[in-house]
Amino acid sequence: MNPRFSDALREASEPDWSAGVAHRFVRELGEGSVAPGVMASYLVQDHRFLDDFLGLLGAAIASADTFDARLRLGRFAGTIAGEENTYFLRAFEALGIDAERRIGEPDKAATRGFRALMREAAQAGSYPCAIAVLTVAEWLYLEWARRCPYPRPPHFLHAEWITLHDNAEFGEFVSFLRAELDRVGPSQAVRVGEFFTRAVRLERAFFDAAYEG
Ligand SMILES: Cc1ncc(CO)c(N)n1
Repeated sequence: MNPRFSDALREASEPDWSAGVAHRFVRELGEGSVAPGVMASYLVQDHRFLDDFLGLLGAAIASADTFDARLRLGRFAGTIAGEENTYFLRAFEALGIDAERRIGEPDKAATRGFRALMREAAQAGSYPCAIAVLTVAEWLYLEWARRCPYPRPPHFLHAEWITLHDNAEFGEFVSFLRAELDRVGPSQAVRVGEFFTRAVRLERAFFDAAYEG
């Protein structure tokens, strides 16, 4: 039997995929031992990521070929703009990060790269390309979060960042994204594969960047 299109893309993205899923950052997150400065840097940068990620979700909603896809993507956008954004605001408060730092700190290279990739995928107006990047971002996060040990670390900063990416609803959304990628990806296989591979490389670089500077 042929492997699923999404599995073939994941295979082709090695060794970056496995390096991302097993990264020092997520290992320390599971142990609750991420240094506050590292967590702060990661979250300031990831809040920027969220901005273009929502834009990409919007582009996927606009270019989707079914009503069902629009409903699922729309509900997920609501979770990101609601619950997940609220986590960021509480985290910034807990870490003593004021608006000046949140806004003033420059984008790191990996953040710039990821934001540019998401804008490129959004502007392509191609549902398969948008789905490729969304699938990497959510599937890779589900994979590392599922590997985090129990019990969850005591601090909400660590525990909730894991739980946001390891819960039944999120798992179902990733299953939907993969099924969409399998369904619409092969029609633009080369272009979709390039977006997928670039996104995986950037996920790894994004974790690396939390330890830089
Ligand atoms: C860099 C990055 N990739 C994926 C996710 C999951 O949405 C995230 N929050 N940040």
